[in-house]
Amino acid sequence: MSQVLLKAENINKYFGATHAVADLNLELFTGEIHGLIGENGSGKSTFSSMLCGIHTISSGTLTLIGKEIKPKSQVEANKLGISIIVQEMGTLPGLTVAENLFLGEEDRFMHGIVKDSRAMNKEAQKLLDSYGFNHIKASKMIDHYSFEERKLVEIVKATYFNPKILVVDETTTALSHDGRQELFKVMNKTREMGSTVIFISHDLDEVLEHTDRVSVLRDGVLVRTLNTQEVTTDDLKREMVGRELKNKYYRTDYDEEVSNEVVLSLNDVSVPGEFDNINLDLHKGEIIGIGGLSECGMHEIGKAIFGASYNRKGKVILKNGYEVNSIPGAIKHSIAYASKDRDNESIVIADSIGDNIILPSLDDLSKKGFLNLKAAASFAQKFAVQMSTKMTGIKQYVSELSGGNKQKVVLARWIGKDSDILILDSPTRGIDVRVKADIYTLMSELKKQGKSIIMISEELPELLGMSDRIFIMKDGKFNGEFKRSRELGEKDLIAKMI
Ligand SMILES: Nc1ncnc2c1ncn2[C@@H]1O[C@H](COP(=O)(O)OP(=O)(O)OP(=O)(O)O)[C@@H](O)[C@H]1O
Repeated sequence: MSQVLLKAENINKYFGATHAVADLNLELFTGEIHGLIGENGSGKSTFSSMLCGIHTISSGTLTLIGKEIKPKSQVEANKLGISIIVQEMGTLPGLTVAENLFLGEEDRFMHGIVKDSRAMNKEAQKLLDSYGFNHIKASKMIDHYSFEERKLVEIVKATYFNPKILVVDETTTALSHDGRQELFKVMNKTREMGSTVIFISHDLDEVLEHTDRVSVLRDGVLVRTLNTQEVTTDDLKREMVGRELKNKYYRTDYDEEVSNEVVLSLNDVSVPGEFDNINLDLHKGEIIGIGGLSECGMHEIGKAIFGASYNRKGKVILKNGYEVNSIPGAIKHSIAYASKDRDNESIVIADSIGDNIILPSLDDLSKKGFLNLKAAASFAQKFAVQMSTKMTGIKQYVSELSGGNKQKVVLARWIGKDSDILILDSPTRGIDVRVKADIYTLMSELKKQGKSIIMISEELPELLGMSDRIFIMKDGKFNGEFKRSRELGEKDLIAKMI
């Protein structure tokens, strides 16, 4: 018989005038995986951040196993048995993997004022190995590892002490197919131990598959809690949005010919240690999808094309013969790039929405070296609104936006720039169902206008649904190429990944 593990009563959170969570009441049971869903900016992260000591509560009461709690920091929340795997990067650069794992726990390894790093590394490695993450070395600097590997470290950090409540905030989209399976194993184990998992995801199929109950937030208000077994994804969408969603999702055309005109070529492009000798022609109006398992090298390809890899070999050539070797050169020649590591590589967090959107278009918005402020503001406003960014205004800082809304700012910037070639790494990561449909429609429109897109994605349905051609990478090489077809399925792609 399940018992109430956590009771949230009349919880409110204000950020200035923004009422991010409004009078929320919720009971979480022992041994359940509880889905938390809602559109971008509906308050999911804010609520879970209050549980985990990242934000304080404006008003209301949280009771954990009959005792009121008021965690004021993540370390304090951890001590109460509550942990979180955050949406963006949850590890600290400049520290080793072991130091990240035991942040706030250093006392365990101190002999007087001397830290026993060897003991710390040994214990950290033991933990990593027990999760099957042997390829991650405890003594190495965390900076050495990719976004996904750092997420795996976070999984260990958030669960090794068997928390009573584990929050998984939009983590699956940071992981590839194999990483996700590892995460689900950890979530199931947590449930089996009688703890509770709060699972936040925009992938409604995944929510249905892995949760026992689902709570739906709309504008900070908890509108329903449902038994997962009794609902469909359409029910969930309706609850989230408040009406029936009729937009089509992916492309429905299958037999259209793509132009022969090559707009960008990769000639024997390599980045040592990442991928080798990649050759690829991107055509006018073509959407190429690139997929693969973790560490297959696909994320580095995007960077390499955009001139952002340090030691790239080979050539990236545009149809006019221009060789792309630097980021300014790429932008000048109408190439756009959205990185998977959004906060570190795609946006300037400590700047406004407006400034972020106009950044690559400064030249176009300036006359004789002076920025036309009025034109810049209306430009930013236009594209922020086009992407349905939930904001108080374009002067709001990006750091105050929800994860999905940050992603909308990244896309707004490049849509505004009107680039001819778009390299989009995980473009719908953290984006809600409604805007996801809008992004796919936008990609189809860009294609019709003759723009070309390389979409790097962990999402197999997205690759299948949107690409004219799909390349699957394995161990730094293309291992399979597929032409768009109704018959093509996820199994075909997975077979080339493993
Ligand atoms: N530090 C902050 N300062 C000001 N406003 C904030 C801050 N953090 C969040 N907000 C606002 O609170 C609201 C809820 O945001 P929250 O991040 O909880 O949404 P979410 O449901 O997790 O969205 P997503 O699916 O995009 O991650 C949004 O309007 C957001 O802009």
